[in-house]
Amino acid sequence: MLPRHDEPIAAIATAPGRGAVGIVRLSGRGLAALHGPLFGRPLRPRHAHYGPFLAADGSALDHGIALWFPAPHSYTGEDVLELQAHGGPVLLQLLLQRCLDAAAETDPATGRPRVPGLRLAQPGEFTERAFLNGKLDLAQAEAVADLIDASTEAAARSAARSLSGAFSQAVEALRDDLVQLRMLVEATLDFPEEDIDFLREADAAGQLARLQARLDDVLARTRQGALLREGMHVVIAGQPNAGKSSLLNALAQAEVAIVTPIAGTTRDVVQQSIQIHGVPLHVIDTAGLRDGDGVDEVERIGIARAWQRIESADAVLFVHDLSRAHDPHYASADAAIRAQLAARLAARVPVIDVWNKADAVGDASSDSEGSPDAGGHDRNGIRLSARTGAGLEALRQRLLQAVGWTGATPEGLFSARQRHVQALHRVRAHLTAAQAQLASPAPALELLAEELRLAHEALGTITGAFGADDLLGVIFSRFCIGK
Ligand SMILES: Nc1nc2c(c(=O)[nH]1)N(C=O)[C@@H](CNc1ccc(C(=O)N[C@@H](CCC(=O)O)C(=O)O)cc1)CN2
Ligand SMILES: Nc1nc2c(ncn2[C@@H]2O[C@H](COP(=O)(O)OP(=O)(O)OP(=O)(O)O)[C@@H](O)[C@H]2O)c(=O)[nH]1
Ligand SMILES: [K+]
Ligand SMILES: [Mg+2]
Repeated sequence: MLPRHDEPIAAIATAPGRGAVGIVRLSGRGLAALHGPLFGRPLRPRHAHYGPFLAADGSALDHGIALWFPAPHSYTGEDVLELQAHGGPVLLQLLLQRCLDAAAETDPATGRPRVPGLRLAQPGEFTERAFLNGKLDLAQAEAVADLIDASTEAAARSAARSLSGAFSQAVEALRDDLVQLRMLVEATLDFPEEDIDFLREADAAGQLARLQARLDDVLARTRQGALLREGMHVVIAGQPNAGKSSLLNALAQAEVAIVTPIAGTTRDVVQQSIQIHGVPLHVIDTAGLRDGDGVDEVERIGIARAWQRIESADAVLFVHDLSRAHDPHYASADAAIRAQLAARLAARVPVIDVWNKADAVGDASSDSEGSPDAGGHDRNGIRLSARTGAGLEALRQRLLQAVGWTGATPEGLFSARQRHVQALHRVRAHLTAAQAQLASPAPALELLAEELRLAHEALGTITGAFGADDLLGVIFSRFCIGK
């Protein structure tokens, strides 16, 4: 059964384990009834009170600071009561239990429990209430979790910006423009004497084009925000002994994968998460791609796994051994892999050619000399040495560029999720359909209006203006308890 939103809740709000200070937090209606039993006195709203936290027999469980935020001026919008105690796990459990007991005690004045129904909170339930009571929108509530989970400074800074509403404001500005346009089109529908000329005069097409351009800008920044949070998957692929594992180790600055001169060393997929200038990347080393004799069953399975990873990559590093690149057999095997990559990868997935072992071919450093591929891939290729590290920084920059990282300062950024990127893509598709209607010689105004309505609805799922309860369940269940 779904938890009820009208029941008062309680949880330890601080991280599990020992700490200097630990907090028990309660939210709900009528929590003032606990002041007497827990503190022996009423609390003033929004003031820090130092004193004993009382057990049932009147002894002190601890001395700490109590805070009282009466509704609606609190984090959740309900009454919020906080006990800031010493941060011992046993003590905090005792205090939590004491709150539950005090709530269940019969109030002599009313003959009813002091706070009926007080129970332990589910994960994310405090923040869910903040959302339900309009203190935060859905994108801000998600930013709370992202701020807590942030693993890099850039991720934390951008989540804090989303929490303060930077992302929501960008979405709302789009929504305002969209509402303007919808009003125009709906007016045309409602008043039959207004017709398509009316829309032309109001430059509906121009408005739509400008909206589309602003949407693309928000989409690009949202994609970056999602990237910051989730990291992208970069798969290293290529023939055996090209130096794939050496490249993983060089990027990770650790001996993560086994490197030997034996072709077919790597069989299982090896994954390592790294950061490039604060951007998280998941780099995946795979078995060398080859077929024919000498490939045993283990290696064959490794190669099958390599292709699986390649097919779900956000970007591929196609590694070549420069010292063998002029060998026709080697070049034709590379060409076969290139054809396979083209067939198996979506067009938007970048393939970056990495010409490795530059140290082994002397200083034939002009690109035409050193990068023998004539297929037009050289310009975007990177020449480097996994052994010496030369060229590695250029690869890092190239990777950031490939994932759409414009190097914007965290000030211009907000955090976001794939869910938001997908919603904006749906908005975009509906706007494109609307544009097609408007551009046609005989536009169907009902269809135009419907596409704009659907765009509006898709936009609304980001901040939670439109949305289903099951979406809320998915989002809030991933929070920690007490948040
Ligand atoms: N002790 C403590 N620290 C905490 C929290 C908390 O719940 N308790 N927070 C929990 O995540 C964060 C702070 N978030 C908060 C957000 C709003 C309000 C609040 O009282 N809002 C009122 C009044 C606003 C005002 O005075 O400007 C409101 O919105 O009406 C409190 C904390 C981080 N630090
Ligand atoms: N000179 C030179 N040798 C390198 C470089 N990178 C890798 N090697 C050597 O090339 C050989 C193969 O390197 P690995 O990293 O194991 O190659 P791999 O592509 O992972 O090979 P498999 O896992 O077998 O497919 C090893 O002997 C490495 O020391 C480089 O930049 N310069
Ligand atoms: K090897
Ligand atoms: Mg390897």
